[in-house]
Order: sequence, then C-alpha cells, then structure tokens
Amino acid sequence: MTEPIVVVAAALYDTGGRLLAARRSAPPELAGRWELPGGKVEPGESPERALVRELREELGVDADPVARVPGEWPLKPGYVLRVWRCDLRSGDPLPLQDHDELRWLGPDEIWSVDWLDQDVPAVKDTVSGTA
Ligand SMILES: Nc1nc2c([nH]c(=O)n2[C@H]2C[C@H](O)[C@@H](COP(=O)(O)OP(=O)(O)OP(=O)(O)O)O2)c(=O)[nH]1
Repeated sequence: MTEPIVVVAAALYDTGGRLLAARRSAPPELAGRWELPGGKVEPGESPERALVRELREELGVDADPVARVPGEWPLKPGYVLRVWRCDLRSGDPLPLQDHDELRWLGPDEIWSVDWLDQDVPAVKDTVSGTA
C-alpha cells in the first residue's frame, strides 16, 4: 500500500491563548469552511520544515513547531492530517494565500466557526490540551 500524503497543520496560539483559524478560499468544495493553516509535506521534506514553509507562504509569519498533537486524522482518500502546536516567532498572520479570513478564537469561541468536518476531531484533541 502506498504511504498517505501528510498534510501538516498548525495550532498557532497568540499570547492570550487564542487559537488561529483560517477560512479556505479554494477549492470550491472546501471554500468558506475553516481549518488549521498548513499544507502538504513535499517529497524529502520533514513535516516541521513543511509547516514552517507553509506558514510563511500562507500567513507571512515565522513560527516554530513546538509539540505534535498526538494522533492523525483522515482527510480525503490518501491524505492524513497531523497537527503541531506552534509558537509565533515574528509577524502578524495575514490571509495571503489559500484563505480569505483569519480569526483568533478564545477558548469559548472555538466552535463558533464552521470547521471542515475532517478538522473537528483534530481541533477537539488540540484544544483538549493533549499537546
Ligand atoms: N492545510 C490544511 N489542509 C486541510 C485541512 N483539513 C483538510 O481537509 N485539508 C485538506 C485541504 C487540501 O485538500 C489538503 C491540503 O492542501 P493545501 O491546499 O492546504 O496544501 P498546499 O498548500 O500544499 O497545496 P498546493 O496548493 O501546493 O496543492 O488537505 C487543514 O486543517 N489544514
């Protein structure tokens, strides 16, 4: 069996403990739904490097992956999602690519956005403080 393609995503928190959510602008079947920012790991790239690259490209920030949230979650066939808690090193996130809105969610606001179905279990585990 071929290995799944790994999609890495960031649980990025601000100093107030709010989690960053990003609204996808494409493709049409995912547009308007919210996700943790990130993207596919490229061949030969480590997941952490991929995450740093994606956060630079998509949000214009420098961030450090600090801890993986245990587990992985199935996406479309052949793809799995893995999440890292990340610290923001510099920059203010902007929706530069793939997203049309960003929102910082406090602990009481986590479920106020329409997360992609496949992100719901990942976000649950992320905010339950397992990382
Ligand atoms: N980044 C990200 N992608 C997710 C999440 N949940 C989810 O189903 N996906 C899907 C959407 C896409 O089909 C795929 C990741 O693709 P992407 O478009 O973000 O990745 P990328 O930047 O490497 O894409 P590309 O334009 O280079 O093809 O995984 C999530 O929480 N974060």
